[in-house]
Amino acid sequence: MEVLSQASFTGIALALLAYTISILRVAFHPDLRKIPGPFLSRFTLLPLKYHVLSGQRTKYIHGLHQKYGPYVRIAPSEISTSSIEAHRQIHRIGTEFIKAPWYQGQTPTQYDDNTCGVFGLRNQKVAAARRRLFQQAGTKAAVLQWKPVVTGLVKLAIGKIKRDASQGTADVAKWFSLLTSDVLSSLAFGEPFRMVENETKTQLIHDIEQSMIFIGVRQELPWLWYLIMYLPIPSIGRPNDIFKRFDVYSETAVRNTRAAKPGSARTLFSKMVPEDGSQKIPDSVVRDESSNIIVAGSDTTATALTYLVYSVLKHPEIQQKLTAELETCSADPNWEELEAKPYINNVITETLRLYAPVPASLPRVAPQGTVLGGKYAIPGFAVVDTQAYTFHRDAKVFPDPERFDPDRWTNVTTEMREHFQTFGGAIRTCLGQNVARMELLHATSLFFHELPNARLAPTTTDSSMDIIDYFVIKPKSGKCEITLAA
Ligand code: HEM
Repeated sequence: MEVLSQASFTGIALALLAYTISILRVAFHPDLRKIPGPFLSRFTLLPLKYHVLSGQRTKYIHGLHQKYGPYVRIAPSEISTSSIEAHRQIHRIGTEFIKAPWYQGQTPTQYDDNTCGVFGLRNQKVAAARRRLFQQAGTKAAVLQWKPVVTGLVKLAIGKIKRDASQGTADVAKWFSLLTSDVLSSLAFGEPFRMVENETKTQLIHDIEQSMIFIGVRQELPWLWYLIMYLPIPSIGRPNDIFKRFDVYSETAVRNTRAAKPGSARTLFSKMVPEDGSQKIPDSVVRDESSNIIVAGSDTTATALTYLVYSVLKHPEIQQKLTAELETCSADPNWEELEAKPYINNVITETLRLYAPVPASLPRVAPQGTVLGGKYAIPGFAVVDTQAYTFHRDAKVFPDPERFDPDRWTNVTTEMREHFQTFGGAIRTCLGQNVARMELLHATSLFFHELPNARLAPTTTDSSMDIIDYFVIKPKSGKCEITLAA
């Protein structure tokens, strides 16, 4: 017995020693130790994790850049950079940096290498092939086919906002969330879920929201994930039940994509499930893409619209200028007409700068032998982050960066264009930009056309609208209430 306990003690001591050595080897890695940052972050990712869990990761890292400069060690083997040269190197077409393993954990259903939706794909060749199938559905010409769907839903949502506001207050965050989920379900599943019409979220949206919480837990607190996964906790529900429901919903995407008439807009996945039957992508992947796309495209666009309305209503002179420009539009303006109006476009771009819906680090693994920005050698296991939040607040490029100033986009410089990182880096840039742009233009123009006398409700303050970020940002209060001036 005594021999056994002595052996166990020795085993534990050796394991602890090996663990300590591995931590110290990374902490004092000859390349990583040269990168400035908080002393504690050399040994542990706890400070970073604390800020991730409290929805403050982006602001925390921004603060570190202000203190330590353009290269900061934010965790033992994770570096953030705000250098535009380094950004170019990481995200350029042909880069050897690949998405970090974190991405595969982000996909709600499948997370095996190469079997998940495009967002989680790490293999650059597989991702490029999948992106080509999406890109054809995401071109401006292709997206224009959905204009009747988008404008129909926009009219319905703005009508309901007007009704609520005239009776007291309207929560635009709620309505924009229902609107963008309806748009995305039409594009992904081939049919709207009628959330604006029924004024409530469907089970699918509840499931997606809950799955995002599960995903966060799986990434950040794996032990809690196992508890949720294997212990029946009635108030939380079982992830597997949700994931099984995803399979049923996404069957609809595949079915409607196949069933649509030849030549019609069908769904975003038309190129994955071609009419001639030469399908290269298995149904299981199309199913995964369809639920992923709702996550990627709805909250992001809803957040942008919410902060746009908030920012404009906060500045009466901007509201006046925007309303005056919209008065010069035809009764039912199309995309071309709206794109030709400078001020509405400047307002949208400025919102996407100051309130980038995805302001966060886009983690990439560095290839062996990397010298970042010609300055720091980076070992092949290290993760390198770049965050739009910090690029968008570079005072040399955007003077007085915290000020909402649409006019700064009247004369766009190359530097401004390069620092504007709302839709991510070149090689894995957002595939839904045209869809987002169409929604933003139509919803903004109709909102300010129909509600020129809209005002922020007293409940909507700088504090209630302060951002929290869990990859996509949201107002701290979850709401943005408006009312109408007498
Ligand atoms: C204002 C709205 C939007 C913003 C700010 C936004 C932002 C982004 C960003 C920053 C990325 C890059 C992520 C990374 O590299 O880690 C991304 C990727 C992506 N977005 Fe968007 N997005 C928006 C709307 C949409 C919409 C409407 C769709 C779908 C119709 C969509 C589909 C995607 C997809 C599929 C990817 C993955 C691309 C890849 O990994 O190769 N997004 N988006």
